[in-house]
Amino acid sequence: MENLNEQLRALKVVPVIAVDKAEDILPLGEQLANNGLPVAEITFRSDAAEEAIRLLRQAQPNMLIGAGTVLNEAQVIAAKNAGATFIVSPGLNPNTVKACQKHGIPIVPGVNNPSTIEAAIELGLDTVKFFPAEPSGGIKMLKALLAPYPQLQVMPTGGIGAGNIEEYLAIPRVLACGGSWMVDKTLVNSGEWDKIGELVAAVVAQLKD
Ligand SMILES: O=C[C@H](O)COP(=O)(O)O
Ligand SMILES: CC(=O)C(=O)O
Repeated sequence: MENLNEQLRALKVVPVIAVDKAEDILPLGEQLANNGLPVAEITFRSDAAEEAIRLLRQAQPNMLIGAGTVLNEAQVIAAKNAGATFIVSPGLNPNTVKACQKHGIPIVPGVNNPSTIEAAIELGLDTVKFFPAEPSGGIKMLKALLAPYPQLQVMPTGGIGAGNIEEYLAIPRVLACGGSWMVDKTLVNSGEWDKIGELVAAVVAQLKD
């Protein structure tokens, strides 16, 4: 997990991707890699996720590839075998967390209240996703949630974009933010790869130290 956290901290933003056609991940992955953001969270919101992870791992062997919206052990196994190196889930499902621990793959589960944070800590986790970040109260809520748990590191996701990402990243225990704005599904489905490349380059330039 330390290694994953270091990579997330260096990358600062994790594109949350849903592809309906697995092969769409190839031009999309090229845009990410060529524009300075070698990371992808491919969500199991479509049946194409497993194959998309496999294709991207083959095409971009050095990219940090996570599987998102992972809801059960079968998806954990499928994601890991396809080449994902971390798992993300919208909520905290102890069965999914235990499956990740059994199969030796880090998980960043979603939490947005003290009870789920404590359940995550009890499961041995110190890195969670604050999801859905903006509808749950945004920066103010996140700061309040972090206060009692000094070991906690977070990846806020949900409602984050170019206008508010810097405010989140300014919080020391925010590793990176997840977001879909630079890999919007409508752009993916219409094959607007250059536009995606421009949005990726823009966020990389915005967050450059
Ligand atoms: O469900 C939400 C996505 O995972 C990321 O959120 P977003 O589309 O608001 O960036
Ligand atoms: C929201 C998110 O990142 C997930 O579905 O896993």
